[in-house]
Amino acid sequence: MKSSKLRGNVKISGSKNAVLPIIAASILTNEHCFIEDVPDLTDVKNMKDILVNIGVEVDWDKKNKILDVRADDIKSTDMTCEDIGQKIRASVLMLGPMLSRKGKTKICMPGGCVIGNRPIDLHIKGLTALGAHISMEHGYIEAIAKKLIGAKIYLDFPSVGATENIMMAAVMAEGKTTIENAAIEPEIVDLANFLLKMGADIKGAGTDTIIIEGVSKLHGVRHEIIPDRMEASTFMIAAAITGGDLTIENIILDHVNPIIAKLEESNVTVEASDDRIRVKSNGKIKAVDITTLPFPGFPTDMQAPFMALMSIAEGTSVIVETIFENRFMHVGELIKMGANAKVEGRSCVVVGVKELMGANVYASDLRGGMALLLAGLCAEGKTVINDIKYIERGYEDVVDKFISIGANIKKY
Ligand SMILES: CC(=O)N[C@H]1[C@@H](OP(=O)(O)OP(=O)(O)OC[C@H]2O[C@@H](n3ccc(=O)[nH]c3=O)[C@H](O)[C@@H]2O)O[C@H](CO)[C@@H](O)[C@@H]1O
Ligand SMILES: C=C(OP(=O)(O)O)C(=O)O
Repeated sequence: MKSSKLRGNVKISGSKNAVLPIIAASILTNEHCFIEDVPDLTDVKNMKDILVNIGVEVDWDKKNKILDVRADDIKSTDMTCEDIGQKIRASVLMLGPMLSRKGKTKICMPGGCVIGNRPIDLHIKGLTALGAHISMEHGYIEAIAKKLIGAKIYLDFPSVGATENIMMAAVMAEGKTTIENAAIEPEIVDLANFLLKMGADIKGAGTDTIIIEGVSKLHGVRHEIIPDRMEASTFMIAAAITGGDLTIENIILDHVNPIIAKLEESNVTVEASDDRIRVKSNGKIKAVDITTLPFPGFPTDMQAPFMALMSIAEGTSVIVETIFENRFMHVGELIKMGANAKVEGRSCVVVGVKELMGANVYASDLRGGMALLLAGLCAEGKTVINDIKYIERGYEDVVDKFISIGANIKKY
C-alpha cells in the first residue's frame, strides 16, 4: 500500500557532517568541550569511540543531546584499535588535531560511503606543507610532526575534509597558514566558529581563502551544532514525492537554497520563513536537470534523493554527478522499482514514470539508501529496504520521524 501524503511538522537534528569534525577538534584542548544538539547516529558513536579508545573522556547525554569531551590526558596516539576508523569517513579528521596535540598518530584508512575512490592526497599535501611526515602502509596512515609551521596551501579541489583537517592542524601551528581554494560549505563555517570560540585566530571561513594565525593554546567551549541541511533537504523532497504538505523546523534557509530552487522549478510550492520551511505539492512533479557542485551548488549528498523524485516526474531529467565518480549505486535499485533511468558516465538520464512499484531493494550507501526509502513512500505496494544500517549512519530516528508525519513504514 502507498504511504499517505506526508503531513505535519518535523524537526531537523544537528548536522552529521558538522558534528564529526567538531568532535575531532574538541581534542585540541585539555578543557571540557560541550557540544550541543548532537544527533544520535552510528557515525557519531564511532567517532566518540575513536576518542574513548585513546583515553579521552567522553560523556554523551543523549536525552539532552550533549556531548562532553575532555581530552586532558590522551593516553595513546595509536588510533587503529578495532579498526573503527574504517567505518567512517571522518576518522581521517583526527590527523590534524592529533598532530597538533601529540605530534604524531597512526590511523586506519578512512571508510564512509563507497561513492568513489575518495583519495586523501589533499589532506596529506596540506599537512605535509605544515611540516608533517606522512606514510601509508598496510591500510594505515602514520603521521609525525616535530613542529607544525604555518604555510600557504593551495587545494587543487575545494575538499571539505582536507580544508577541515588543515584548519585543525593550523590553529596551533607556528605562524600564518593560508588555505587557497578552500571549501566554503556551511560545515566549514561551523567548525571555524567552534575553533574561534576555543580561542583560535581564523579569518575567511566560508570564503575560498582562509587565513589562520597559530595560537599557543586553545580552551574549552560550549557550542551548538548547525541543523543538518541534508536531513532538511530530504524531508523537503519527501513532501514533494508524496504530494504532501510538511513544515520543516530548525532549518537555516541559506543552507538549502539549491533544493528550494530545484523544487520550485519542479512545480513544488515552498514557503520559507525564519527557521522553518513549508513544502507543499499537488503530486504533479515537473522534470528538471541537476548538476552536483561544491556549495552553494546542488549538493552531491542530495543527488540520489532528488533522483527518486525525478523518477516520478513528468518529462526527462538529466542528472550530472561531478563530485564523486561512482555515486549512482542506487540507480539499479530504483530501476527494480520501475524507474526508467540510464547511467552514462557521470550522467544519469531519468525518464519519469507514472508510478513506482514496491520491491525488495538494497541500500548501498547512506543517501542512496534514503533515495530508496523516498521511492518506497510513493510506490504502489510494499518496499523492503535491506541494509538500513547505511541510512542510520546519517539520519537520526529516521523511522519514527517518518511515522510521525504519516508514513506507512516499519523497522524490522
Ligand atoms: C563527513 C563529511 O563531511 N562528508 C562529506 C564531505 O566528504 P569529504 O570531505 O570526503 O569530501 P571532499 O570534499 O573531500 O571530496 C570531494 C571530492 O574531492 C576529492 N578529493 C578529496 C580529498 C582529497 O584529498 N583528494 C581528492 O581528490 C574526492 O575524491 C571527491 O571527488 O564532503 C562531501 C562533498 O560535499 C560530502 O558528500 C560528504 O557527505
Ligand atoms: C557521503 C556522505 O558521508 P561520508 O562522507 O561520511 O561517507 C554523506 O553524508 O552523504
